[in-house]
Amino acid sequence: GVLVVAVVEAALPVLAAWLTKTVLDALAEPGAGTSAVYVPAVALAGVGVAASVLPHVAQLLRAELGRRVGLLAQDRLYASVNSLTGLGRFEDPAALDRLRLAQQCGQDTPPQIVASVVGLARSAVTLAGFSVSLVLLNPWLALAVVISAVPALLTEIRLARARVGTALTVSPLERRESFYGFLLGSVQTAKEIRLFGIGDHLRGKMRRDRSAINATHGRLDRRAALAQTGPALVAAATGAGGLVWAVGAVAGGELTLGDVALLLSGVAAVQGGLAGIAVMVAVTHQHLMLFGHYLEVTTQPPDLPVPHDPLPAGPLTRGVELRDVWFRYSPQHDWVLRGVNLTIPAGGTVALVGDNGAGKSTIVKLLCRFYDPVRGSVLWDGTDIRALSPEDLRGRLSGIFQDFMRYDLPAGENIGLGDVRHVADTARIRDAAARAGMDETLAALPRGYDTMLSRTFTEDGAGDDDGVELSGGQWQRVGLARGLLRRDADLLILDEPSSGLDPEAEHEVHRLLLEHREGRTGLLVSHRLNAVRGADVIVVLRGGEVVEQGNHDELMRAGGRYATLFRRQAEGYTDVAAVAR
Ligand SMILES: Nc1ncnc2c1ncn2[C@@H]1O[C@H](COP(=O)(O)OP(=O)(O)OP(=O)(O)O)[C@@H](O)[C@H]1O
Repeated sequence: GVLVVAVVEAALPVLAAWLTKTVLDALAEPGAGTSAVYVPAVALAGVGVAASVLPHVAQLLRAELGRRVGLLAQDRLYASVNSLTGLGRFEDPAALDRLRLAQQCGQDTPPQIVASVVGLARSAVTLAGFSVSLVLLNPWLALAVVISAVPALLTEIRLARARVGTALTVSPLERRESFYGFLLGSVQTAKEIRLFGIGDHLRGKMRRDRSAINATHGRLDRRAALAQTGPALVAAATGAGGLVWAVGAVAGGELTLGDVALLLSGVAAVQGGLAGIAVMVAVTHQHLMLFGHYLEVTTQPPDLPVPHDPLPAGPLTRGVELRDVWFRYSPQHDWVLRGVNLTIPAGGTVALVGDNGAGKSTIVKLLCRFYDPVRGSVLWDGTDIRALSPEDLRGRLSGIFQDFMRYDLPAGENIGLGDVRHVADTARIRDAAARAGMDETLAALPRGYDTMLSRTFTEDGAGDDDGVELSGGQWQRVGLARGLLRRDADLLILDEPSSGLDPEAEHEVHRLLLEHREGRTGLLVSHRLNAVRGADVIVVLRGGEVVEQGNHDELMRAGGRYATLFRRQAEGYTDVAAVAR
């Protein structure tokens, strides 16, 4: 539809110019009858009506096309982002810049390419019509007009390349600028920004980035203005030459007045058409180059190798093992894990303890296969998890991460996301919430489990503003409930599940977790050694190496790192008790 309307629209000016010439020549012809004037004049009026209606139809169709293509492009882009198995690409600045460009291109580029192609078709039709008219009036003039447009075409193509270069240069700056925008405008950051008074500091950084972006665009605009002046002068000189010739030709009786009208509109239209084609070819070229980034993201190879025919991850019967695992986040980083060996036996509970930065959360990430070990392997019942389907593997895991998500969604959905098959199963969700000690609190919210856990969004823009913000510990319980929803998980991973809880709640949660863990396999990461003393095996990690493992009594008897840390924590409580006495 867009293309058909564009072609018809493009033919109208040619038709109008010929009809104008016919009317003018009929008026200048002494013996011409009234019908010779009125028929083309009425046709001309019809063309005028069509010319005033068609742009609106074209606009309507183009907008609809833009919306549909935008939706499709965005959907494909995020389907491709979701298909990434690991986390590596989300930590790679170049990949994030490419994603940002792809987001922009996915929205803007397809409609713009369609618009350019349609514009090219329109210009081609207009140009063909007027070129024929010019050739009939003066073939040399027609040739001169065409040749005079070549410099403009070449300039525009050169500028298109420069524009793509500029887009690539400013993209990282724009990404950082949006980050500052997020910092300055979000509730999560508002407290610190006000307490430390760093708003203006961040605003200054944002301003610096925007100024650098503006300067880059400004340089390109100046270069474009300079480069475009020469070709414009050549085109103007050619047009002026044509006009001088036409005036002489009328005086010499070679051309009629109608011919001159046709010639003037013809030269302007051919020059405008050729310049338009030059710009559109260049713009299309530019958008296609940028669209390359969109295609690069949507057709990117998997970030972690997945076999063509992955093995199914069966129920855990023997256990999970890390065998001589070496890992670093990139070749530029230090080793985070150095030859780690540890086993989580099926049905048992293993606790990971150790200093900050010892590598505990990294082990959790490797177990979920967010990264692959650089050396060694992670085995699920003896099978390397690289041979398993990642979705299958993750379907058998559940738990809570140290940096668990707080979704701006209703309470029920916040928990339901733990097992999206049961996202609407209220009874199941309430059961998980109860096990995390949160059912009563959530049920008592203004809309119960339908209450938005957000002061930033309302549910589907419904306009209600009774959303609530939970306390840190309450959020942690919601996260825990999410992890407990997947009842049939073979391995429950709890990375600092109780760090934000009050002592009583912590005790209660650990009791609940022990209950839930019965007969299940669990990995518990915690700095609270009192909370892990009941684990079957406690693994002490230091500097990426396992330095001790055994149960609480064994480790205390051994008098090593664990015993030292445990006594230090216990002393803290004993001193307080002594003071109280
Ligand atoms: N995404 C990452 N990219 C680069 N380095 C990372 C990344 N994540 C963690 N590290 C580094 O790996 C090391 C181990 O981090 P990890 O989060 O596994 O420690 P942890 O034992 O869980 O610490 P904590 O007790 O503080 O939670 C740290 O030195 C950290 O800086």
